[in-house]
Amino acid sequence: MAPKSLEKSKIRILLLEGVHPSAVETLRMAGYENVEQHQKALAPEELRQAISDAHFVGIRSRTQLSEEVFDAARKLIAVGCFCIGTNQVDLGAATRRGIAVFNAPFSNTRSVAELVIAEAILLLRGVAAKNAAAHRGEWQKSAVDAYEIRGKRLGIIGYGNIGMQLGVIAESMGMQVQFYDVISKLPLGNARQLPSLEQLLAQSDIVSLHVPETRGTRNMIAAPQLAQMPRGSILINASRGTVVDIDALAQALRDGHLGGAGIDVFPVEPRSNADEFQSPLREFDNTFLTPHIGGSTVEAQANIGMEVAEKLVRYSDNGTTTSSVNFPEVALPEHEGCHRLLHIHHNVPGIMSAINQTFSENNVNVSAQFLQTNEAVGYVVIDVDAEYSDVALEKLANIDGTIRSRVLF
Ligand SMILES: NC(=O)C1=CN([C@@H]2O[C@H](COP(=O)(O)OP(=O)(O)OC[C@H]3O[C@@H](n4cnc5c(N)ncnc54)[C@H](O)[C@@H]3O)[C@@H](O)[C@H]2O)C=CC1
Ligand SMILES: O=C(O)CCC(=O)C(=O)O
Repeated sequence: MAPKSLEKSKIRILLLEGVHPSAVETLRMAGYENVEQHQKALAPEELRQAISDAHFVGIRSRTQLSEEVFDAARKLIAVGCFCIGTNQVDLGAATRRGIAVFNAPFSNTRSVAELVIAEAILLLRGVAAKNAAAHRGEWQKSAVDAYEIRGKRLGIIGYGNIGMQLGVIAESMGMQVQFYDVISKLPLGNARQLPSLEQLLAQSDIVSLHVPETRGTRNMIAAPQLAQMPRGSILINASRGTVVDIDALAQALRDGHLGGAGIDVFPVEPRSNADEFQSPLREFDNTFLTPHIGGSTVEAQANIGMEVAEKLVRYSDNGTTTSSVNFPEVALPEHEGCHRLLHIHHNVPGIMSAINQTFSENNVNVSAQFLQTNEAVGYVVIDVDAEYSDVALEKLANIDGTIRSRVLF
């Protein structure tokens, strides 16, 4: 027998890593009450257990959703990343299982940009080191190597949503902004795009990283790149820990080649606040080491909670996939008065004709059809009269190439 539309009370939602209460509120307002919350990331075995009967899961940057975890998540319909980065999710594994993944591409960008500006000012003034010394009882009143940010060159690597905002704020404070990006970008204000990473590194007083974690960004700042930066310059990384070779950075600080660093993300981060933070950078006074809090402000978290929960609700209620990171995007109207069939399939030739043939052979009256595809999957949504939905769903589920199908009442 084909599966039926799930009652909301039976839809189980698992929220991890202290997702903001605004998410729970948004879900409750939409009728989703069955929400289990955890304040931290779960250990692998606990995660597999907890996710095994969840229909939706909400995570932040710490929870790794690997192929093995998806294997355990038999009922999972969608993942909400309550953050920007989705590198912690095996997107291929999710797509192969017909699991849609959503994120919040904008809500915490301002928070990251503000942290970077604050660190740039304080590091150029030598405040990190002077503050650490004062805590030990040392009084380091001196203007040596203490600079204003006005007129200094800020080099932004990755001129996306965060990089652009950072550039605008920095320019309003009198900095000269330049950036390096793998694609050509429209510079805002007086910012300049430089043609190579080497040039950006060699010509910046402060370098700030705002790239995603990809194969191309892994260790993009290692010993050779650090050597290209001017003596006394500053490195800030609030992107992903894998982007900077942390041992090479420690060496550049030890040698006095860099004047300081602001590091918010690390190759290995503690799973919870109860675990010890270990890093070769702990010995350096002239660094800000922050516990991956670039996006952790009350404003950002409250907005992210609402934004991602709304995306999950829309997908669950009517199949809309707008701004999914792995699914074809379809913005769907309401489907009052009819049943809505959702069919996710491998994007191979012949499937749409098989679907249409099934409908005509079974005299199913279709009132609306929406189709969108990406390289991997096709997503077709078909509104039919209620009387046809059982038989149509069963037939759809049996079409070769089907990944999954469900019905919404
Ligand atoms: N520390 C924290 O709490 C937070 C960290 N992040 C991290 O910041 C990253 C950037 O965020 P957004 O600006 O919103 O992303 P975005 O996608 O808007 O911008 C990323 C930019 O990097 C560029 N890029 C990609 N690969 C590159 C390469 N190899 N070299 C140079 N440029 C490259 C892209 O073309 C794009 O312009 C996220 O992927 C996330 O990992 C985001 C939010 C909070
Ligand atoms: O706040 C978080 O947990 C992660 C923030 C982040 O790194 C992101 O949005 O990509």
